[in-house]
Amino acid sequence: MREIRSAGLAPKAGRVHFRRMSIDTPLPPESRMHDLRKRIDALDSRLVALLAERSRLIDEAAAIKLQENLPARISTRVEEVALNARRRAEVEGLNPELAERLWRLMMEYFIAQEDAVLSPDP
Ligand SMILES: O=C(O)C(=O)C[C@]1(C(=O)O)C=C[C@H](O)C=C1
Repeated sequence: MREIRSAGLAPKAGRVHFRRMSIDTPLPPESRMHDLRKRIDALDSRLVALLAERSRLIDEAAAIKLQENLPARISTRVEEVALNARRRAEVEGLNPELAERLWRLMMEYFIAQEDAVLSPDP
């Protein structure tokens, strides 16, 4: 969607408000969004580092499962992890639906990562 609505003057303070602008619209240089985006980018980079750490734990899980003859997907555990994510989200003030969906998606990728070790293509 490339919707553009021109900036309008807010009635009260006479400040310019930009609403529903397209994502490729540059921010005004004085926008407080520049600083906020730096904080978002810094946080994203920590999230990626944590996910990379999780991925290394999954490599360890795959090695153990290979030795102990366990499958990549253990459905009861998948449900437990999804429920943990929901509950943590509720405590932390994150939408639990979002947490559950993200965790289920993430686990599908990690199950595939384990499967690549446990059932490699011939
Ligand atoms: O707990 C396991 O069995 C894992 O391998 C970890 C993990 C996960 O990503 O959290 C991955 C695969 C599923 O079987 C369940 C959970």
